[in-house]
Amino acid sequence: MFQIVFKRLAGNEDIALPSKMSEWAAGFDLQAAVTEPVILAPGERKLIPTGLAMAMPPQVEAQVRPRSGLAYKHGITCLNSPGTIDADYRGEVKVLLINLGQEPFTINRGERIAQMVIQQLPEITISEADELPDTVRGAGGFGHTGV
Ligand SMILES: O=c1ccn([C@H]2C[C@H](O)[C@@H](COP(=O)(O)OP(=O)(O)OP(=O)(O)O)O2)c(=O)[nH]1
Ligand SMILES: [Mg+2]
Repeated sequence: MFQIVFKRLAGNEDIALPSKMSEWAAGFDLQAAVTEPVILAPGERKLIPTGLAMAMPPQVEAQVRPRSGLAYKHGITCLNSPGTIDADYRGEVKVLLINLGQEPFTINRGERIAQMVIQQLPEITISEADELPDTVRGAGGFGHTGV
């Protein structure tokens, strides 16, 4: 069990903490903390504030992922998907949205714009070697096994 602590930044007392919309949902939905409606023109990208900062243990990362409903209905997605929130980041969590649809899209305050999925990170050490262990695949990739 990991504890994640959120801080509502000044002026965002009305913004909900990230929350699951169903019992076993993987993602905690994030609300837009825009002070006034923001319009994303087709092809346009904007950094949308969430009004939240967070602290989590070093063994986890938070991923900011698109909501499929917004993507399907309006072409709205996260440009850097999945966004990475580092455990040592204490700034405002922001969501980089892009409009890949054909119509302008308006983001209103409190709208659920993305979801946050928490992932446990394996402990890693980095090293270097002249030779890597052989595998059957070897260097084959990018369609090597067929389409
Ligand atoms: O969707 C995102 C992605 C990142 N961040 C914040 C938290 C993260 O810890 C920090 C840096 O993100 P990242 O490592 O992806 O960006 P970078 O371009 O490598 O910036 P930096 O040099 O600050 O690490 O920006 C967000 O708020 N939302
Ligand atoms: Mg980085």
